Amino acid sequence: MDSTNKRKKLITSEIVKYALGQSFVKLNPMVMIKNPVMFVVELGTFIVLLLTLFPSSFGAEANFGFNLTVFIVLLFTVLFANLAEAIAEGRGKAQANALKQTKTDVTANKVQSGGGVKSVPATELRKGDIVIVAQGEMIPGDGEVIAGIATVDESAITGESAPVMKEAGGDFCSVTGGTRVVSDQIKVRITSDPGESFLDRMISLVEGAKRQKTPNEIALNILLITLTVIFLIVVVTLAPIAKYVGVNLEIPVLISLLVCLIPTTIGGLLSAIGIAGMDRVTQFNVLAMSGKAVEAAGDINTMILDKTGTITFGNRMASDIMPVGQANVADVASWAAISSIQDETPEGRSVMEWVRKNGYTFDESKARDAEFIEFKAETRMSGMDLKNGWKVRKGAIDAVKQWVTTQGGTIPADLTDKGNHIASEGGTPLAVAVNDQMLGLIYLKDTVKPGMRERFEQLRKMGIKTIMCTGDNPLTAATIAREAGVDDFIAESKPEDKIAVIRREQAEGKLVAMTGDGTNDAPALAQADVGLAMNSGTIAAKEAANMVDLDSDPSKIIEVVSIGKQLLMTRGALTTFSIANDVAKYFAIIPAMFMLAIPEMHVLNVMGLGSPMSAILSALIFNAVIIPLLIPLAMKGVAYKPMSASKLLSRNLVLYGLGGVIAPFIGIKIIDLVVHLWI
Ligand SMILES: Nc1ncnc2c1ncn2[C@@H]1O[C@H](COP(=O)(O)OP(=O)(O)OP(=O)(O)O)[C@@H](O)[C@H]1O
Ligand SMILES: [K+]
Ligand SMILES: [Mg+2]
Repeated sequence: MDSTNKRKKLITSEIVKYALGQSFVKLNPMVMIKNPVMFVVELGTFIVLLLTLFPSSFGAEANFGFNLTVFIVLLFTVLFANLAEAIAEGRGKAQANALKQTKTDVTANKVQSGGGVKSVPATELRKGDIVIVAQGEMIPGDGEVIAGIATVDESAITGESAPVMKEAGGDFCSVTGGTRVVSDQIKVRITSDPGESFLDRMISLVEGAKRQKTPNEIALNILLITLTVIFLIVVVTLAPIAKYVGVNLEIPVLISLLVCLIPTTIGGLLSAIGIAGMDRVTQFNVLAMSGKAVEAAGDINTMILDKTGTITFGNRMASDIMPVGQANVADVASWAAISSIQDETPEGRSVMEWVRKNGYTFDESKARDAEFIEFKAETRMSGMDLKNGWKVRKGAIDAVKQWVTTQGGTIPADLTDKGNHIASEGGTPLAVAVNDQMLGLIYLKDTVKPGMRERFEQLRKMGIKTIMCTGDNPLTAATIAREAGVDDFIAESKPEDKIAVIRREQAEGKLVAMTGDGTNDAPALAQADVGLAMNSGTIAAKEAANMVDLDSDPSKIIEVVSIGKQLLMTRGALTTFSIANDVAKYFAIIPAMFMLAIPEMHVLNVMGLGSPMSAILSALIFNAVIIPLLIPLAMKGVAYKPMSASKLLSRNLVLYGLGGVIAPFIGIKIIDLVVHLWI
């Protein structure tokens, strides 16, 4: 996939530079309070600082060196947590800056109500204004092409250098402000007011300006706060108990204990994990409107995919024309051509091409002043109503059959067999008819994209059911479904059927993902838990969806789901690791604290740490450095292999739970060996 090449280095020196500065900016308690676990650490840091500077004010005997060290380690704990978040934000900020540069001053050729054209700054354009954009000019705002056809360089937004075709009518009419017309000229109706454009939205998205905590994050945060409060109570009540048995616990020691016990690792990395997850989606050239959408992608049970263009390449090409009944090929070819003269769909264009290439002719004058019957997913036909009263249609066999029958025609006996033959090869048969006469069939060929079977196999391993929804006939659908390896398919489906499937699945408590690009996909995109719209698609589709794929590759939904799963797993793994870690630290610190007064506690010093002081400092240092050590993992996400949720859970519990218990024992021991030399 070409997007992998575009992926930039995870952490650059610029990002680190930005993040280092931000780590201090974020020390502001008003900012810190949003992260309650780290806020408690910051508060502790402040108290230890006071104790270091004014030891007498607390009436305690001071150990200046120890207190100062604790203060420094605590300060770094907070800074490291800030650093994690700032690094995760850094890439988005850099990308936002690059995007802002494309928002330079553009002038627009606005069509006046009188008909003339006037040059105005793009910032003055409002919804509904009409502009003309010629070759080499920048499109001044989001809009829809209402006249003309042009190729547009969208690289400023998509990073993709190959220009894309934009034309009036249909699913490829939407254009984005900040992109450039490279050939021809188009007339565009502006669809967004200043400040509300796609580019504006994109900037605020990658910048994370409107980032809100997702429901999952909020739930986890509540758990972390609860743990923090519990340990706060434990530590506060520990002092009098200790005093009772003759141990005098200093405040810096108690604060150290508290910080080691509360979930600082996950508390420090939590928001970085969320931001990095969204960023991974962005680097994949998919814009997620919210973190919630990315998380929902990780929990998807059912995926709805359409056939043409998602599972297959979608450039269905006429590859043969065959007559039925008494008709001959030349007849079918010429009427197929007449029905397609104005049909600008890939199918329609390919019919014209086939007829020309194979040397058949047709009487173009017949189509003069004819009324064009545009293809619609509802009718599944297209054609012409000629001036002489004749009607020509091409379309799905059952639709054309019905059309012919209602006009009193009969259906030639060989139609079904010939149609089935095409369908059983995975092709799409289009029937061609004039008035009450069924003439023949067009064989539209399409190919399943390579690697689909493997991808669906992966999805199955993740426990995701795939349903292919297609407007095509059941036999073609069955053939393609078998070839691609989807779990289920729905043939002859109209746009509203997609919504029905989504609702049915959701009623069973499942989360559903789907992709789409047309205006008629918009309701289904909005209904789905994850709706991925194509950037090439209509504005309605893009507004209804909660994700937009800038590369317009519908099969990318599969990767988006993987990224979502990875995000949820990373968060789960690091939470497990963090809490397991804290448990282990408990065994390092508690024996050390009591060892001085109660020599018998020595048997609990299983780690054989140098001295009580060095034990506490080592645990505290480990607690601090584990945060930056885990930043790369939080950013990259834990390695992910497709497997069932229960298998994953047990695997991760062993890996990160057990690892979380063992790591601090080793880490603290090593740090203690060094620290002990100093104390
Ligand atoms: N330009 C056209 N003119 C006439 N009939 C068409 C044209 N394009 C498609 N059809 C017929 O209409 C049917 C439905 O088309 P539609 O676009 O709704 O679904 P599809 O493209 O077959 O499937 P998918 O939903 O997977 O994209 C097609 O299977 C085909 O038989
Ligand atoms: K901790
Ligand atoms: Mg289609």
